[in-house]
Amino acid sequence: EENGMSASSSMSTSLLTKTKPFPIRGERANYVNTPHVIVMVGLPARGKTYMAKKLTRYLNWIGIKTKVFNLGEYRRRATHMYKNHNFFRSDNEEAMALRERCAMDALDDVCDWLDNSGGEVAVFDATNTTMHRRRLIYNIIVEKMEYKLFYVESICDDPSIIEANIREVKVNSPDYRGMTSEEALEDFLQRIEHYMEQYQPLDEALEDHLSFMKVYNTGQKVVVHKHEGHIQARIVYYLMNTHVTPRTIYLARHGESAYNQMGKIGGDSDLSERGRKFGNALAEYIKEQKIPKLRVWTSWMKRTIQTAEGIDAPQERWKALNEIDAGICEEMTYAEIKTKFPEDFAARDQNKFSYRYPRGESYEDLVARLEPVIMELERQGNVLLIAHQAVLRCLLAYFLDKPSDELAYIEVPLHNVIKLTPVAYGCEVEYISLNVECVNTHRPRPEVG
Ligand SMILES: O=c1[nH]cnc2c1c(-c1ccc(Cl)cc1)cn2-c1ccccc1
Ligand SMILES: O=P(O)(O)OC[C@H]1O[C@](O)(CO)[C@@H](O)[C@@H]1O
Repeated sequence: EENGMSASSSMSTSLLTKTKPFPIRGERANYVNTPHVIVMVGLPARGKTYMAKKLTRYLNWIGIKTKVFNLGEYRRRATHMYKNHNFFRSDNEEAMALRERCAMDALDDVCDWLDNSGGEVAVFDATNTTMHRRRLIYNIIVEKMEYKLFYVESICDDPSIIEANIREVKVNSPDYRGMTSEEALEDFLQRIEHYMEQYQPLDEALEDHLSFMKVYNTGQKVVVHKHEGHIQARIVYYLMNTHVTPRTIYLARHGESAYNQMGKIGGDSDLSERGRKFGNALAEYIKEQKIPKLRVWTSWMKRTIQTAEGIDAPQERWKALNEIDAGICEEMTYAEIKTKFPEDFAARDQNKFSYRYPRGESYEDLVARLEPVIMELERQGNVLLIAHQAVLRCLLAYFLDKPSDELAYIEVPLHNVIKLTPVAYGCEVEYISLNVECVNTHRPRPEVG
């Protein structure tokens, strides 16, 4: 989106004059996590925004406050002068100056967010395809601000993947309002040509001082250079496990259980008669869907295994998919908990995400327990996952990018199939009721007293 690097790098004043109050240069206070900046590199239509958004969704879900700064959005806010690809010619001096100012504004906002908004990881989503621009970023982010810097380059020369990307996420961009898809595709390919003239891929020899990873053709091959620390290692691992092959994820709770009917939480009870009926209806529904190479995952609890028994597909049991452990409140009704442990009952409603049952778990604990399940799901194809109310709330929060203060109240009704289809930068979601009677186990957020 830029390369607007004219000879005189006119840095915005706030960065030049910005002084760190303390600690003195060369030593960052080690009482807080050092902020990280992830900087994307790559020609247009190489999946940079896809990676930036998906990585940000994952890091926020595991509890690391992360935000994307997309340079295209800064440029669109700064000007409506975009008429066609000539805007991106490197000899278009007016446009180059504007693009450079946008890049400095974005980097200014990155530093402000990390220093003053509790941000932990910023993802700078732009082409950053020249060594000159990457050196400027290094001078600001590492030398001036003493943050950790990690470059992620996406390299892709498969024309079919490039065209799919443009058709899926570029032709409807605000830049192409009023153009047909074919005109937009043609213009975008010209735009890429202008970038190619200046493109300098990350170079292990000339940029040996940088930490970076190079991803080839949507992750077929990955080269990692000097990545350092825990966050960069998680990022490398996550991006190596993700793929763009189309597939469907089906989520469902177990059928209604005896304890559901009694209003009791936890335990390991059998399905009720209606719960068994749902299991049969689910087997029927899955058969009708004719899902290629389907795999079925359940927890270790009887009610999920019994729900899956009629489904003709390979099955895996995951202890990590067991329902939230209610500790001393296991096998009680909410009324009993309110009577016997009134302080705990009140405390839970104050902050349902972080509240941990005595000798039990919180939703925050559950997210940590479910991270390996998400990582394996990212590697898989078509999966039907049969689990529990709290567990599915956590998984849905990941796929639908829900914040932690909403997570513990997401509706996950019994006797429904939730169909997730990854598209472009997110997930389509469909709730399908199989029309089998059941109790409602959802306790809504209490009115603020
Ligand atoms: O490497 C690409 N080249 C062109 N396009 C791409 C990619 C990737 C991608 C890149 C790295 C990884 Cl680890 C996974 C996917 C995703 N996409 C994409 C395709 C369609 C729509 C939106 C994004
Ligand atoms: O967090 P909430 O709303 O209590 O829901 C989680 C509860 O839902 C159930 O799966 C069914 O009631 C319980 O086993 C579990 O404790």
